[in-house]
Amino acid sequence: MMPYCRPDWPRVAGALVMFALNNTMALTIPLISGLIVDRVIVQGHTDELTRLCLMMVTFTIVRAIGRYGYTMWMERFGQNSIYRLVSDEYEKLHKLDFTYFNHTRTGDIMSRLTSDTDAIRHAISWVSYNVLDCVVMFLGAIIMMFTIDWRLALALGAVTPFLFLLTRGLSKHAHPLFYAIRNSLASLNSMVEENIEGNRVVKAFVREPYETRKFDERNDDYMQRNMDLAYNSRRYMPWLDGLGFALQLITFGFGGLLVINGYMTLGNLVSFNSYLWMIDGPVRQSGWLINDWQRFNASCIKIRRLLTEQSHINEPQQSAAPAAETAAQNSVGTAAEPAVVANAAATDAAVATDGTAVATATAATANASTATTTVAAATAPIHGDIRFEHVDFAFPDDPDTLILTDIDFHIPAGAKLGILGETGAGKSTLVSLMARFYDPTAGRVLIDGVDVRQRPLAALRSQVCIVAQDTFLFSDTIGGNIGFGASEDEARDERYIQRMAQIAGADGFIRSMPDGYSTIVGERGVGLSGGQKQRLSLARALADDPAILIMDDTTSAVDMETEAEIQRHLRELDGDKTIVTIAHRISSVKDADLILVLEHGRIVERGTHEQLVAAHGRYWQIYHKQLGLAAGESQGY
Ligand SMILES: Nc1ncnc2c1ncn2[C@@H]1O[C@H](COP(=O)(O)OP(=O)(O)OP(=O)(O)O)[C@@H](O)[C@H]1O
Repeated sequence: MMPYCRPDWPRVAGALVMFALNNTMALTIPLISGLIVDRVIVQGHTDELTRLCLMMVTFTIVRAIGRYGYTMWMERFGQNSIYRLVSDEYEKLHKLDFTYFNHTRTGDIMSRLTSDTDAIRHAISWVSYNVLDCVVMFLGAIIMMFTIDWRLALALGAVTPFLFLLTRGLSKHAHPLFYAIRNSLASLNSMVEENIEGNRVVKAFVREPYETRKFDERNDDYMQRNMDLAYNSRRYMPWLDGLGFALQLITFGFGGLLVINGYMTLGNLVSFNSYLWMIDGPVRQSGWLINDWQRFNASCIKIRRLLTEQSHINEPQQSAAPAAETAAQNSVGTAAEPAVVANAAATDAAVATDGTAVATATAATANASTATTTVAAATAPIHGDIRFEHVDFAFPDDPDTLILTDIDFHIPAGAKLGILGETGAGKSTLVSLMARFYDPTAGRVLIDGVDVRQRPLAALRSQVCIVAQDTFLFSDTIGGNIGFGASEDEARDERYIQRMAQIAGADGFIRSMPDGYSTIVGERGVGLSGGQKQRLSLARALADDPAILIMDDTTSAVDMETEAEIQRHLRELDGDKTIVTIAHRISSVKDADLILVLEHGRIVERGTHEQLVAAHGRYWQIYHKQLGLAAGESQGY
């Protein structure tokens, strides 16, 4: 937490000053009460009453100002620190790869961003100043009590070991309980999240009672975990409360005896009793504060895990060129210095050193220039030439199962690639390697001759756009959704957005909507048909103007006529764009310059439509089947 808190240290320092002011006043006020009893009431110096009362009022006002000051500053400190923490968490989420999201429940992530961060905010502000308050008041009051009467203070001290044992026991048992509560809440959140998202499936299968039962189980578990914590508190809290009562009993019993026997004044007993109240608060509060502190620890563990999570997909090592340049500079430096060295050492040795240094400098400069060339190539705009070199791929969580085996093909910039294959053949996985959502297990994926692993991720992904099968639309206007990936100027240009919608065959249905391009589409594009959502996703990808456009079954829910129209528009669009089409329909890929037929992660056939039909292989079989269906063979013709 330190890096998140550091910028607010000056505020915390100010709060500490206010805190010191508050506590000094708090510890002084009981002494004035004692003086009023002894001087005014017992000894009859009534003239001192006004002065002492005024002092008390002033001290109380100063104390209130101090308390208000440090409370506000510490709350602000907590809010600021959490703001920085949540921003970092959110940024981290965007850096994590698909593998993380494949394994982590959305509810769990939501808990980390909401309840966990709130537990931390509560702990670093409210809990921290209350803990400090408890410790200072407790110790301060003990010191004051010893100053007033060491015998009575010593008698109270006998209770302290019990206090220590109780707080330690409470803390030890509370930690795992808070961790369990936190996990149970994450599981509950995930379930709610899944049910909201999958509510159509639940309704369609009439699984409401089953889902309610499942929810009740998790809700029950959450309640049980909280009850465990309550039981734990119930085990310790009465004893802590009892200790508070025991302290009072000792004060009035033993303290009263000391006053009666003249070892202590009545005023001192009154002051002593005020200090007792001061230690009574911390004793009673310690249990709750320990609970809060353990909640803070459990939340920190969870958030720390998120922030230290490693992505499998990382930015390329930029160090090659700078390192080589630095090496060159260092070596050049060494080469220039031998003249100085020569003054101090033998001339021969200096000449030898000079020669070696110049040679090293030359080699390092050459390395630097090669590295600079590679970096320049990696950051150059993408034209769209794609080459797969003997690529194997297995998902990181199942490294023994190859999903793609020996994928090897080349498609020049501006050409069209079609990928055909049965469900689960690995088509989507293959294209996800182009945008580096995963890295190959073996082999290389080259774009314009540069390994995708050497390209900055943002530069690569802004030029390689996948229209995924899962057509996700943001809750925004249709225009906003289409302009999502476009530059700011283009996103604001209505004509540009409309043109993209026209190419994607979406303009017609958008215009028929009551608000046209300003129509708000809900989460996941509720209110639109599957085909409409697909066309909006395509328009969004087109607006991004990528060099490589990948359409993963993008027109599967679109009728054949509209699909043919979209294809015609795409052909007219831009001859420079490399277009990769994944489809089950032959009609979607038959115009491609290269068609790959995939089976069980391997390319089993490749060629143009004509070549593949002539080959009478797997493609031909599919073609025949689909042609038959289209021609009405299935109806017996
Ligand atoms: N995250 C994952 N972890 C492990 N295996 C996965 C993962 N995602 C997909 N797979 C497996 O990889 C294989 C290829 O999946 P992929 O989605 O690439 O197939 P596809 O050819 O695109 O199928 P479809 O035509 O149905 O979209 C499948 O067997 C699938 O079960």
